[in-house]
Amino acid sequence: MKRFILYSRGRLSAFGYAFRGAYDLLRNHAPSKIHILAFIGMITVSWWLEFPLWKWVAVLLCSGMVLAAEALNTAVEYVVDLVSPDYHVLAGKAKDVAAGAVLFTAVFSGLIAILLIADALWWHHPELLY
Ligand SMILES: Nc1ncnc2c1ncn2[C@@H]1O[C@H](COP(=O)(O)OP(=O)(O)OP(=O)(O)O)[C@@H](O)[C@H]1O
Repeated sequence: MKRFILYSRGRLSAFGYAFRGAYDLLRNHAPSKIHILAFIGMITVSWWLEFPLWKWVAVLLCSGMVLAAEALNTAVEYVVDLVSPDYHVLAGKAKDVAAGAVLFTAVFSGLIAILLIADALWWHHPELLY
């Protein structure tokens, strides 16, 4: 029982650290604020165009993917700044590749958003097009 309580406490504090990281990301990193704005915009459009469940799932998956990529990119930036505060070609590459991961997820999520919205307008709300 004691072991279980100690284990649960450990898990709970791990959650606390994760929330602290998420707060740091949203508070101190401008790009993540843009992702949150895009997320709110997409949720509004999904609600307005009455997306079915599968489209909501796609929107939530893509949004989670972009935010997770941004979090990992920020973590890479922190570590690179810690271990290589001076210029180093590999430090630059590490940051560039991590930023590339965010770019990939954002571009593909944007394309998916266009497809979902175009489908909704074309097949379900053609009156909004004309
Ligand atoms: N220590 C370094 N050595 C070599 N190049 C670096 C180093 N630090 C940064 N760079 C280069 O400068 C670019 C910008 O770095 P910076 O730390 O400002 O990240 P950023 O992309 O502006 O971060 P943010 O997402 O917070 O806006 C990197 O992508 C990298 O090409």
